[in-house]
Amino acid sequence: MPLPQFDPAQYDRQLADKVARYRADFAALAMPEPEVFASAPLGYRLRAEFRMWHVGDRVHYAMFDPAEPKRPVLIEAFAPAAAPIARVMTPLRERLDASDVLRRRLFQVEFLATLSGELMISLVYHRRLDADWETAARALAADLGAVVIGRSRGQKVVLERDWLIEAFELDGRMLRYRQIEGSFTQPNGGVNRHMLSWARRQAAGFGGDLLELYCGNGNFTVALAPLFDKVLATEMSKTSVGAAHVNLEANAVGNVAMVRMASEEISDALAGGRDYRRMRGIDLPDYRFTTLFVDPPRGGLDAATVALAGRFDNVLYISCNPETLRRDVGALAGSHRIAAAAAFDQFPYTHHLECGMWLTRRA
Ligand SMILES: C[S@@+](CC[C@H](N)C(=O)[O-])C[C@H]1O[C@@H](n2cnc3c(N)ncnc32)[C@H](O)[C@@H]1O
Repeated sequence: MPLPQFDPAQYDRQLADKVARYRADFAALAMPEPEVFASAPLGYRLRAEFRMWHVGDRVHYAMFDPAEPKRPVLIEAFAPAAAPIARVMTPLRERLDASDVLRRRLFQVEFLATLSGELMISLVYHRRLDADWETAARALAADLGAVVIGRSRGQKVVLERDWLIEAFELDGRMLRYRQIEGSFTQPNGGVNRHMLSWARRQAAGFGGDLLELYCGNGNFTVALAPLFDKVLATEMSKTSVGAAHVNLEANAVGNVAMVRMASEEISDALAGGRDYRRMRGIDLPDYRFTTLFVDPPRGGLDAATVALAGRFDNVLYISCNPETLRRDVGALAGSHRIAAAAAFDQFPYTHHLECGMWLTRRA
């Protein structure tokens, strides 16, 4: 797959092609017409990472075409990058060119930005970082107005903090999220807002209690919790669970219990399997679950979680991989039909499409 071309003139046609493929892939499962949510055609990516390519005393941002993995494609700017990233790409490179201590054995640069305008720059090295690096990095952070992190093998240097605060309005509420370096965050902030809003619209009439798996830093949890009596939210990553606790409190959400568990484990616990120490304090019989919300990684749901989903009246499924979505929805087709579908263009100019589905129990 060659490097994507970011040509806004092609955007509408490319999205229409992806949606046509989505319709065709799910025709056999009687998918209703999907609602389509386009991305901003440029400046949409809140995350970007580049290899750094050294030529003499200068360093360049580099990308690699998988067809020619040894030949760097040197770039000056990156059109998909959100404004806080675009703003610093050139000044950062100039600062690196001017500073041997910041440039030496620099291997990679990772940017994380927010819709609220914050920016984190992680500089990844093939050498140990010392006090001189720290002094130079502090000056860099102050000059660029960014949070700077230094990493090398077995070392992480945090100068000020290793998180950002995302904040945006959703359906009349101002939501705030701590986003921690290295943990999952949605890459396309504008499209993420569409996903949250769509999920809220589907869930508006469900009532009862919600079980959420793969909740990450609480992105959907915070948005959906006010629509339910109680929420049990689970996630495997310790860092994300830590962020989710902060985010529930920051948004004054008081009806969510969080458990750090893999989906396979929570599915086993709910099927009456073994006793999990991390579930102590959770009174499972007290929940009246009407709804399961899942947002799994590309591999989709494991077999135990598909079996669990079969017991819910409503399943809201956000997927970054239509293939595994089709497999899982197909496995549930005997008990559930697709009541609503959505296409969210998180990844413009690629063949990837994020999908949303509401599955409801057949009468
Ligand atoms: C696509 S992300 C979605 C996160 C979150 N819903 C959001 O919108 O930011 C998938 C999440 O699943 C978590 N995860 C991956 N495998 C898991 C598993 N087997 N059990 C539970 N969580 C898992 C990852 O740590 C990640 O946070």
